[in-house]
Amino acid sequence: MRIDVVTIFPEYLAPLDLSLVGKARARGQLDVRLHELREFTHDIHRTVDDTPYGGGPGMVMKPEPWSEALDTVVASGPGEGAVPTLVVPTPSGRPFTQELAQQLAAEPWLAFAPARYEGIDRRVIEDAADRMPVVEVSIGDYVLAGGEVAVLVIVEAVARLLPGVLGNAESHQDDSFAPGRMADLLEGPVYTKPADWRGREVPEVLLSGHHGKIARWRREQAFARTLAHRPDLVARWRREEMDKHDLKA
Ligand SMILES: NC(=S)c1ccno1
Repeated sequence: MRIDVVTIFPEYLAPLDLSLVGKARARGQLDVRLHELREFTHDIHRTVDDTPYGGGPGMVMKPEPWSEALDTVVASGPGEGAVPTLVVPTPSGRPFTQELAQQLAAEPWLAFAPARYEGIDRRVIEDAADRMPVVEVSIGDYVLAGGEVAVLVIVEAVARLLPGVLGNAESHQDDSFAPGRMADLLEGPVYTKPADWRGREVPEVLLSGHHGKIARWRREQAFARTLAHRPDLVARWRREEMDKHDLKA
């Protein structure tokens, strides 16, 4: 997978050199390219923002530098009409979920447009959507100073799903929200040695070696945790089960 990020703060993306993503880059599984937005300005002050039409607080990111930057990204691609999926982190985007992470992990090329200030001139997104898929994504119902942190979150969540990035021992199949048997379930508690720590013992079933009982215990724990922390997911699952069996509420 190739990942391009256009940003006024490339240093914010330094963590992409570390840990799981850093190792994937070193192994050639990820090709991450950063582009400094100010390189696409042409005034002495390297201006990337201006006051909003219609008034209001803050500044809006100008369309020209963004369009030049995105044009450069696309032009540097493999050609033959290949374009990236443009991911725009924004509080007004669709929720970023494990399912969306799986969808993005299936793409060969992602480009990220993290905004600063009050956001990017809307025409940049509209112009991009004429040439490539655009996904506006929110990592949560809160506002950050800029989208770079969201890029780190999304890239890590996507990168760990790429084949070969996680070792077998770190399989993502039992992650919270992972498609299949963990869909809509939160992960339950985990334990490691010592079996007795500060008088707190590991649940006996985990020491039993009985895989069937262990799997059932883990699902019960996941369900209990989901019920406690995300009753909305349990309600959705119940509705889907009832619809499946055409049961009336
Ligand atoms: N919640 C998200 S994705 C965001 C981006 C910028 N500020 O908040």
